[in-house]
Amino acid sequence: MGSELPVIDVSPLLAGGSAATVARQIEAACVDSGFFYISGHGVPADLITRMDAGARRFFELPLDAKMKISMARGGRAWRGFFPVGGELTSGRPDLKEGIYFGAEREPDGRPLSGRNLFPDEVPELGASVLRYLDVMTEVAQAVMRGVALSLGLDEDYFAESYTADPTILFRIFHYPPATADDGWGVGEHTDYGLLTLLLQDDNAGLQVHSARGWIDAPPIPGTFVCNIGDMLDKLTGGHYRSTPHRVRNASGRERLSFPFFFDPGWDSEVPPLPSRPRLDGGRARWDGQDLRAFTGTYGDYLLSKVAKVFPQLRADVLD
Ligand SMILES: O=C(O)CCC(=O)C(=O)O
Ligand SMILES: [Fe+2]
Repeated sequence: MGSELPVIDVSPLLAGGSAATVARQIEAACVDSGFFYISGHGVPADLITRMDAGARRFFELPLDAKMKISMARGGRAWRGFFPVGGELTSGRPDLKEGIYFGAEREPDGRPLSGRNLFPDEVPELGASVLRYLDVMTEVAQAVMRGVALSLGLDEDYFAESYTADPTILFRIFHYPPATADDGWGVGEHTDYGLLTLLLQDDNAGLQVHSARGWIDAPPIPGTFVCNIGDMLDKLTGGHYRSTPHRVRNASGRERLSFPFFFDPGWDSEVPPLPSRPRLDGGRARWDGQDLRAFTGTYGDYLLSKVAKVFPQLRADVLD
């Protein structure tokens, strides 16, 4: 299966080469659908293989073993395992199970900060996830340099502001095989922050609501799917799109995906860029929300979303 979405070689952004062409490609993709693939990212294939194998071992464990690291134990740090049906998207339970991770640090009192929960039964998973977080943070900073250049900003614009102390979330999802009658693996939604870098195994399932209708974003070996989130849409006054997407695993096999979210610092406010007029003419979003009307910090925005996807965690996280 092919994809209509472009593949952009981001190696010049990592190697310090001339990035003018990459920046132009990023702008075109972000104006069009907000989705593209990246190649030339330098993430070691053996790291991905190790993490994928560890994740598969984990999901094969009996439910009671997986529940030993359940999200209830993660509390305010918003970490750990949730079983199939445990997460809601747009108010409906998703057909997936998964583990939530984030940057590994001592709790600092703010919601979502803290240490990860790793399964004792699969000791190698923790090491590969922590390594992956470090490597992907570098890749995300590099792609954000390209995004900055694509907007006519200094290449370090984001690194010196919003992503000097980024909010980093990482998830590993396991989608059982599903039919159209079963509902969605992940319901239609947009991502919340700046950038999502998605690793998929070799099973298709991701669909993107482009201007031309719903299109598939099947896995392409050696690439990540990159999409922009609500905060880049908001920053650019709608010039760049945070585009709705959803998942149905119709492959007949187990599907694993690994979304890495690279978002503004918890306390960052995200007003429109001064150079950007509001371009969307007040266009209504898929969910009726007006992003531009939101004021407050990224942390406030994220918490309002957490309360919707994990209502039972609301009290833990918001108290
Ligand atoms: O699993 C996927 O392919 C996409 C997941 C996703 O959209 C998300 O976690 O925000
Ligand atoms: Fe998403």
